[in-house]
Amino acid sequence: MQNDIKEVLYSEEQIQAKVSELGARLSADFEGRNPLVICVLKGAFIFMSDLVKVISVPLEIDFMAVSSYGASTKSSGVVKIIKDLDVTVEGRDVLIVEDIIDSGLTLSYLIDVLEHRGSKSVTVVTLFDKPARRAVDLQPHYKGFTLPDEFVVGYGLDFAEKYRNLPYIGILKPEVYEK
Ligand SMILES: O=P(O)(O)OC[C@H]1O[C@H](OP(=O)(O)OP(=O)(O)O)[C@H](O)[C@@H]1O
Ligand code: HPA
Ligand SMILES: [Mg+2]
Repeated sequence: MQNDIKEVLYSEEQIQAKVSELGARLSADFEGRNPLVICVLKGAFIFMSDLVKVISVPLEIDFMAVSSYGASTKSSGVVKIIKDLDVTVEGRDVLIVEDIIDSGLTLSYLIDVLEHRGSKSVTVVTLFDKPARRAVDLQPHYKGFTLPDEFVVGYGLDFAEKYRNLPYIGILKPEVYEK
């Protein structure tokens, strides 16, 4: 698996330090509220579990699974809900936890859905942001790292369902997906 990585961009330690920093900011900003924290599966599963441990306000969690990449390094442009939330978002302060914003299509679709369902507020935290590839105008409220225009894997992010279990984030060698 490691042999398929061209370059490690951020180590496990650097990621943990950033997650702690984001948790501290969110704890201060959500003081006195009881957010519904939504994990966007599958990619955000590791970030979500690390992040909620460093948020100190009472919160609830739920999961939504969406997919648009499949076994490709480019978005299909069609965002599919594979698993919906178990709870209603009506009147709730929602915090969407994403692993990466790339074209922005997944998130703009999700924000529309959650606003349409009557949430009180929708806030977005993403660990990684790849602004070079944006197809829609979208800025996260909180972000960890800005990435170059390369296909990355690890810390939850996959290519064709592989590499999610790498503890760091790295650039996938193009020959892996070009063959
Ligand atoms: O900004 P975008 O171009 O929409 O890309 C970002 C989305 O793509 C990935 O999900 P994917 O569809 O690969 O599903 P997965 O999380 O199950 O891997 C990633 O986890 C984000 O949710
Ligand atoms: N890597 C993995 N999944 C992704 C990426 C990426 O660079 N961009 C959008 N989904
Ligand atoms: Mg994926």
